[in-house]
Amino acid sequence: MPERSIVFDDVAHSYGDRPVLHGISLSLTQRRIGIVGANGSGKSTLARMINGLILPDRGTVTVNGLDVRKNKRAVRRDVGFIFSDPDRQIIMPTVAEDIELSLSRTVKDKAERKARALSVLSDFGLDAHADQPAHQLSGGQKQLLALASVMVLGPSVLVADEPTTMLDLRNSLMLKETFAGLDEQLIVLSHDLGFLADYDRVLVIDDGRVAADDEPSAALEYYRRAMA
Ligand SMILES: Nc1ncnc2c1ncn2[C@@H]1O[C@H](COP(=O)(O)OP(=O)(O)OP(=O)(O)O)[C@@H](O)[C@H]1O
Repeated sequence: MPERSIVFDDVAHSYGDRPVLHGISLSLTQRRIGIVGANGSGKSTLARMINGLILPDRGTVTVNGLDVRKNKRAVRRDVGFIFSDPDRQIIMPTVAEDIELSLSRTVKDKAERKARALSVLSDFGLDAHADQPAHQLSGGQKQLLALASVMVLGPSVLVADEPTTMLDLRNSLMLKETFAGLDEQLIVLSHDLGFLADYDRVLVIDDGRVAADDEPSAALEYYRRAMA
């Protein structure tokens, strides 16, 4: 088995009696993978299966050798997830406290939590804002904070569901650069095709199936044509 692998084996899912994924099989081993598709095509459902937020009705999802259904806790630790709206993820009043909360389960010592929080804030260029109320950050800074509070836990995979939706061009470019500097495996859902242009692989989802699976320029060209 490759060092890094997310494997979908004949995965199907329905909401009530409405099928949204139809027997998807995929082996995701590349470092940076983009997922595109029309609204409602099933991308978020697929992405949420990688950390067990949604379990398949049929088939299995395996992350680095662990079946998500059987190892939910371990997989949650290994797969960080960020949403398009960082306000959903930011809970604590100050920026540093938000990161410290993330660490509360794994780091028992308060002083160490604080030190680790400051260190990760510095990695993401937010150290000057440590004691500021989190709600005073800009949209881009909030997205970086959400990312920092996930990355501080040391996941080996990061899944981001439309992370640039709330961001202007400048913040979106900043996030792109930040993602480019991460060593972890990245799975990014985006309607911003430029964001995925230099990824290793792009999947096009259409009506719950993988319609194209290629290097970015070919996959995105397929997608543009399909949408035209
Ligand atoms: N919790 C839910 N209950 C019922 N139906 C749902 C639920 N979540 C999603 N759906 C439906 O399942 C289909 C796939 O949704 P999903 O969110 O996976 O699509 P998506 O490709 O991520 O869409 P978007 O680009 O709009 O975010 C949609 O038709 C959606 O309405």
